[in-house]
Amino acid sequence: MTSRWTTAVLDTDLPGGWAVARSPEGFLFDDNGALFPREWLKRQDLSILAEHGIGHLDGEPVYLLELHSPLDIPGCHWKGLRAFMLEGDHTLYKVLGYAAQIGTWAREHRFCGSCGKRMSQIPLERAMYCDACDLRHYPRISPSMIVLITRGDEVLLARSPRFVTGVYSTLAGFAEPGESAEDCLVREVREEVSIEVKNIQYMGSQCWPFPHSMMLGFHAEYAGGDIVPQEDEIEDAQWFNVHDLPPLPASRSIARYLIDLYVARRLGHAEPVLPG
Ligand SMILES: NC(=O)c1ccc[n+]([C@@H]2O[C@H](COP(=O)([O-])OP(=O)(O)OC[C@H]3O[C@@H](n4cnc5c(N)ncnc54)[C@H](O)[C@@H]3O)[C@@H](O)[C@H]2O)c1
Ligand SMILES: [Mg+2]
Ligand SMILES: [Zn+2]
Repeated sequence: MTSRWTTAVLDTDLPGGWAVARSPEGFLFDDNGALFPREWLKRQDLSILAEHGIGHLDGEPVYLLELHSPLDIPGCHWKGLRAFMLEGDHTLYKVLGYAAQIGTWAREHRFCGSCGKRMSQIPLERAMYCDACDLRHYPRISPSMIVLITRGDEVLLARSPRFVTGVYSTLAGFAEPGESAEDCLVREVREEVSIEVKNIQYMGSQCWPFPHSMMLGFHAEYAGGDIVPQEDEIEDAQWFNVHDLPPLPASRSIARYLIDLYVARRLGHAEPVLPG
């Protein structure tokens, strides 16, 4: 199966194509979705911070207009990426997720982190360049591990104070310098619930553009210790029986996939597909 969406670095001097507009309030959309004819969109009175050619959707070029601020356009509204993830068409979410990461990177890499001078984008490469330092700055990706810990028919789920009321999820955390994904997993599990794990198994990965995580998904078995939730980070953590689960995270998250997969295997049901 060929993908409808492929990323590319396109020349912004060429006319035509589709465009998405992103401001601190999210993406612009109307009844037809979030893709607008680019020439029409550029004729609106937008405060454009930067323009990027980001790829092809069904063979048509797609551009991102990264804006300083949102603008009122009749019939149009602004909506955050998370809402597109929860409700929208999956391909559109992939386009917007990529656009969001490119927009964030471009916004946060206008000046060199080493000497402070203004940088310029390298033509046809996704990199900002500092002439004075001869330094290239590429889009930032933050590796994060996520793990479902199990003990027979039980799964360990926790909730952070940031979660929607009632929802429990798998444990997750950002990798630190010097760590392998497995080191990170063991440290995060110790920090967040104070238990030990064994038989760590890699299950798959997912881009999580909030704002730039690369989720590395694992399954691990309980090896010892009693749950002690980390103060401030973990509001509650419990063992839940696969027959009696609490409200779970969104179905497009790898957290949900890891839980659904284990439950499906345990109960002999059809296995879910890893969401992209
Ligand atoms: N897709 C999914 O299913 C899913 C599920 C759970 C978490 N996540 C994502 O995983 C990531 C990590 O989870 P977490 O929030 O529990 O992390 P965490 O347990 O490491 O704790 C978050 C803390 O890490 C620090 N931090 C923030 N950004 C960082 C970075 N880039 N590198 C290192 N440290 C950083 C901050 O102090 C922040 O408060 C987040 O982006 C979260 O949204 C995704
Ligand atoms: Mg965490
Ligand atoms: Zn520099």
